[in-house]
Amino acid sequence: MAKQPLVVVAAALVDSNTRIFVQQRPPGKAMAGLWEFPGGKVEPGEQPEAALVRELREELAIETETACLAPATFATGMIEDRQLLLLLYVCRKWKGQVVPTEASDSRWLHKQQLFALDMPPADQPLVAMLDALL
Ligand SMILES: Nc1nc2c([nH]c(=O)n2[C@H]2C[C@H](O)[C@@H](COP(=O)(O)OP(=O)(O)OP(=O)(O)O)O2)c(=O)[nH]1
Repeated sequence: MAKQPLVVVAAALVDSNTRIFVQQRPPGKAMAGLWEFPGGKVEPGEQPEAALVRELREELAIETETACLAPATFATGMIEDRQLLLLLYVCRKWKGQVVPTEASDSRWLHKQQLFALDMPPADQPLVAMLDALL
């Protein structure tokens, strides 16, 4: 039987200067070295927004809430033999300083700068949509 799609949630954190946070996947993880939006896999039974609140806490040490996550766009792709459904939210409100805990590098970039980044294939349409949305 075909596997269920892998649902991944990610956030475009947007600061007061309309810069967007991106981070680099560390060695040892799939797609190491590529730049991504913070986020991760939705666990079984978990609501996507709750998963993203959890991932932002774990990866960036910030607190936000479901109401601060605006659904923005999505992308599909393949991760090995599994379909990927990547849900992107825009988040402009959170508590705390963004302190990456897992990434090997991180940057706050203007939306046009995202086009030059080496990102996973599924992220390319997300970047184009953010360019139009923000
Ligand atoms: N976080 C994130 N993942 C992305 C993006 N684009 C993209 O293709 N992915 C893929 C990479 C991974 O195969 C998957 C996310 O898995 P992950 O390994 O980051 O998730 P996780 O934090 O739950 O990690 P783990 O506990 O399984 O190690 O989605 C993106 O912009 N952000």
